[in-house]
Amino acid sequence: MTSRPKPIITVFERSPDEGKGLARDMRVRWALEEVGKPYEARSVSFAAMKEPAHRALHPFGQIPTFEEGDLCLFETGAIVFHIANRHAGLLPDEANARARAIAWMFAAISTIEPVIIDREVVHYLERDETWFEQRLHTVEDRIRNKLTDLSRHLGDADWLDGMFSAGDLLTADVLRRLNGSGLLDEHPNLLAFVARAEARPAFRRAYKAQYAFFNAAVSV
Ligand SMILES: N[C@@H](CCC(=O)N[C@@H](CSCc1ccc([N+](=O)[O-])cc1)C(=O)NCC(=O)O)C(=O)O
Repeated sequence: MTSRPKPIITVFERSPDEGKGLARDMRVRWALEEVGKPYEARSVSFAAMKEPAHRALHPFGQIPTFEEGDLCLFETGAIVFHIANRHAGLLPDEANARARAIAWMFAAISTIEPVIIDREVVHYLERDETWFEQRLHTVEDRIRNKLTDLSRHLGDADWLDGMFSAGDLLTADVLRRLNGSGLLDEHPNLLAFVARAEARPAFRRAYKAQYAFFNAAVSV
């Protein structure tokens, strides 16, 4: 039986996150490690991302992309779903539990991530505006609302809905972006959820791989 080719993901040539695993290739690396699927990473410079060759893979000129044989995907939610749908370990087999885990994938990237990205936009692009403080306060209140709802749902459970799933993976990866903001500290159970996720061997392997990739890039 011919083995399937290793997937190839595209990553920042030199990630601005200084190897902290905040760029979105991290969630794809993590998913591949959770299902035990070896992969290759190909670096793309900021300039090359916007060239036709890369836009043929990613219409918006971004990373990551995911190539496997004659399949090419962009959009990390879709990539993680593809991995979880093709390999055991990230979605339950039971139909209703599987559907609920997929719902949490959508919640992570459609309900929780946008308000967290808004905060980053305020911090990185609007800091010099006269209305910066007020806007930051408004955006952080919106994040607090989502975290309060998420914390109430999680309660004292380990994961969002029974077994660890791709829904937990994406939710934890989104919440990691709040590290250092103080916003997660208001919910000890969410802090523990992220720490539990980051303690997973698959996360550690993914983090180590992206960190090594960054270090190799800055060492040349
Ligand atoms: N919705 C898309 C979003 C993809 C995306 O935002 N890609 C970013 C990298 S991950 C976002 C990101 C970037 C940097 C940090 N950081 O901490 O430095 C964290 C996250 C990108 O290619 N940016 C370059 C560009 O748009 O020209 C998906 O989930 O795949």
